[in-house]
Amino acid sequence: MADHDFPVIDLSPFSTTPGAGDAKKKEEVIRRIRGACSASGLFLIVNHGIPMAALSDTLAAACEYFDRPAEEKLKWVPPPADAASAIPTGEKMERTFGNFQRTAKLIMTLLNDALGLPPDLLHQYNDNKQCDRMIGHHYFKATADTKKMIGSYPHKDANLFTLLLRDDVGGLEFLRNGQWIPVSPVPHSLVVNVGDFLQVLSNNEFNSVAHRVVSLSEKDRYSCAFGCQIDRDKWIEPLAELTSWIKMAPKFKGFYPGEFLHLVIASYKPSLDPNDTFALIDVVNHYALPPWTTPN
Ligand SMILES: O=C(O)CCC(=O)C(=O)O
Ligand SMILES: [Fe+2]
Repeated sequence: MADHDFPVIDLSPFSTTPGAGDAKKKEEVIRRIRGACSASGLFLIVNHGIPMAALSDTLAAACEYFDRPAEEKLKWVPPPADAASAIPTGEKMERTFGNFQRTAKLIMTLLNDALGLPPDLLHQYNDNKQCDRMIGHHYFKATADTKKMIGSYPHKDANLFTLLLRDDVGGLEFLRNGQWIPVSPVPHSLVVNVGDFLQVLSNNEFNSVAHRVVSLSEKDRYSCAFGCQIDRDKWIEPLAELTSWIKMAPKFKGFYPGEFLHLVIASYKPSLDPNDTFALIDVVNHYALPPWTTPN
């Protein structure tokens, strides 16, 4: 498959079908994931194990939910009923959650191996699957005014990584060398983007990617995001397996996720201007250590 400005990685070598992928193909996938996570922090996956029908069901459920009148939505979610993001409940959402969780488990294994960590270390570190959560269904209304940003303001995700399902409208962009690069839609794909906590655990080997959603067309846009999260009481710091002194000095001091999220909320500066990178929240920098120092 041709690469765009970001890799589109075929996970079929890891399919559970017997004989799906030989060791060489698996190694190649891991090599590409490592490259993507250390360069932009974002890649797309196809043949990720979620059936196509389930992907379209999920987007249809988003459409169905956002189409409802406000009074009906309030039966499903807390106010405000006109929010651009929501986490509706129900059978379809539970199926979606289960599907995302299975794929997230595979991604975690691949990220572990891409970092060269001992087998299963990330799973052992983050074994509480109850922390995983739907970030939500997003609905960005159509607008012909492309100067007006109606999607998500520039941000990074405060988690390990995000799995994102989008429709074919486009509008997602990520920041590379000061430039916003569009992540054009690829049928049946999911976006995987590295979050802040993985950047810290990986001691900057992997990059938490800044992204935003801008309005590009006159078509309504739907997406659905799942966050691989960490226990609130888990101490986050560069993994000792990567920082034992022979290897590399820690580049961040440690913190609890709750404290980090508090800072994210405190520094939140919503902006409607798509070019307004000042609104970008970069809390990770707050924990960065100057080169060659050790944490207290
Ligand atoms: O809808 C999108 O494309 C992006 C959503 C997003 O960035 C998020 O949920 O964190
Ligand atoms: Fe995001």
